[in-house]
Amino acid sequence: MPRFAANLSMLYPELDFLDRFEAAARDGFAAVEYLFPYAYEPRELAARLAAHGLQQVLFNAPPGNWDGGEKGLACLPGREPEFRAAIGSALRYAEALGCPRVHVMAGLLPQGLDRAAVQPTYVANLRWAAAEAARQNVALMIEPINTRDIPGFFLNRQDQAHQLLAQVGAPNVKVQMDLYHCQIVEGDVAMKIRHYLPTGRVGHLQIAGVPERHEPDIGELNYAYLFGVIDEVSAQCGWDGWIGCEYRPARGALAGGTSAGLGWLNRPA
Ligand SMILES: O=C(O)C(=O)[C@H](O)CO
Ligand SMILES: [Mg+2]
Repeated sequence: MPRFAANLSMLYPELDFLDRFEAAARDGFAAVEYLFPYAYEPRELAARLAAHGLQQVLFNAPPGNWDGGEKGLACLPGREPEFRAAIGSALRYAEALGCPRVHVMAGLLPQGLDRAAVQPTYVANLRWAAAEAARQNVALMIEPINTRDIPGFFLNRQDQAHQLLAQVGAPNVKVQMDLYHCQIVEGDVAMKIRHYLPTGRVGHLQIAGVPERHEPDIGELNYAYLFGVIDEVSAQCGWDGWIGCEYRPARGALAGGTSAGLGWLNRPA
């Protein structure tokens, strides 16, 4: 089986955020990820990780005005100073938490502008951020997100993400391949895993059932099969990343919390 990280922004909604670390460790997770650490002091989060023997494997850079609907700053012309400050803040947390990956959300296409118009801003911002991150050995993730969950998001497809990586030209910028989004936008998920993992340009995977974004064993994707594909391809190409469990528990909510819905994780292959 691949290595799984608990996404503490989505899993364990029945607990306060800081109590989710202990719950994840108790359920056998060795690693966690979550959206944003910024509401907490880095030392408070580092203490939770240490207390429960967990690694932090991913979090997101500040995305702009999240409550106001913003979903990242990277593609927004005129917001470069804010983007740079956001990366600075993310890298300070990454250092304090020993986290090797930061997800840099692309952002929504500004009114009246198309992809081609904002692409130079996106590429220039990522080049600058990649050089900053490289100094402390951090990799930056870019994630294609489906257009139903986030209409107007700049980055939607795996091929688009890999073309942008080529333009950015920095080895520490990689794709966060979320199989939930990939299935909704593109499908053919197993073949995409076979194609993209061996390129060395996928830095992180994430999973959820499709279409409701519940447990991986609810919905149209056969994750038991896909985990076999990931294991097989990883053995061939040496991919050794983590898979973030980024779903809203449904089974657990009905019967005993998130832990009760983790049968898919503990099932022998
Ligand atoms: O929504 C996702 O799939 C993510 O991974 C982002 O970090 C948050 O939108
Ligand atoms: Mg995701």
